[in-house]
Amino acid sequence: MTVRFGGRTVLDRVNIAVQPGEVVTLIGPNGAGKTTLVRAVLGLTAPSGGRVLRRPNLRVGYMPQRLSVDQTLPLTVRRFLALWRPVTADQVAAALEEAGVKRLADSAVQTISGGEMQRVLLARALLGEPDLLVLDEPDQAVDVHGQAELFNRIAQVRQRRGCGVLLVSHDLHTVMARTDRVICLNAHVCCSGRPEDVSRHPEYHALFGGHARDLAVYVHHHDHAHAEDGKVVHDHDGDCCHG
Ligand SMILES: Nc1ncnc2c1ncn2[C@@H]1O[C@H](COP(=O)(O)OP(=O)(O)OP(=O)(O)O)[C@@H](O)[C@H]1O
Repeated sequence: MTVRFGGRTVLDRVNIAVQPGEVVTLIGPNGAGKTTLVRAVLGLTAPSGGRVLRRPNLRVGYMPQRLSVDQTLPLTVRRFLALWRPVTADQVAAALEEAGVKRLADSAVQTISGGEMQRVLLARALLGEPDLLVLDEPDQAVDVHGQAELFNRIAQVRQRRGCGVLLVSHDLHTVMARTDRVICLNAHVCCSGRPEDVSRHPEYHALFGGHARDLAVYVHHHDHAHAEDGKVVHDHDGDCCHG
């Protein structure tokens, strides 16, 4: 799939797949096209070239980076979760329990923390009984302990439901530990593979700075670079990382 905005190629012939029961994580620097790819998977952005193939009747649960809530509306978490689809009290309770925040059911959404809101948004995604769970930076508002807990939850959800999980993350350490497959995006797929196949590489460190420390990356020879407009330039002989 290719996505262009104006004359600029933001995604360049990206080809990825997520299988049932598989956790796939997209990593890449700011502006690499991660959210654009997620939006295309969700059907919110139309590809300029190529297409997104979904299994017939695929149910997709989406947990956005954030969701703004009217601060003036008195709204409990329980009522918030019933805004999008008809749900029973038991379904809401079960989804909150699965997301690890059952205790928040009667809290006002305006008063819960950013990390707690992420969990509520996870519960919201689970209420749709997803075959594919798409999580855009689920660890964004969460501290280190919370991140580990959140990724445990995601692993449990995957195991219990057998759904595929596609997530965007900047937390490379957690990603490497909790993901079946990592896809490193920089307009094109420049890195992909199982985390355990990954070994250290300077190009990877250059891409992610200090965060890449202690991460393993394997290397292939990369025959192109990218111009400002995202176009591939074929005279580059630098290495690229696959992981
Ligand atoms: N609707 C749009 N119109 C024009 N340009 C866009 C649009 N959406 C995204 N872009 C541009 O496409 C590029 C990729 O954006 P995207 O949000 O997909 O990156 P990202 O990898 O998710 O970044 P981040 O890590 O900062 O969230 C950016 O340069 C962005 O400005």
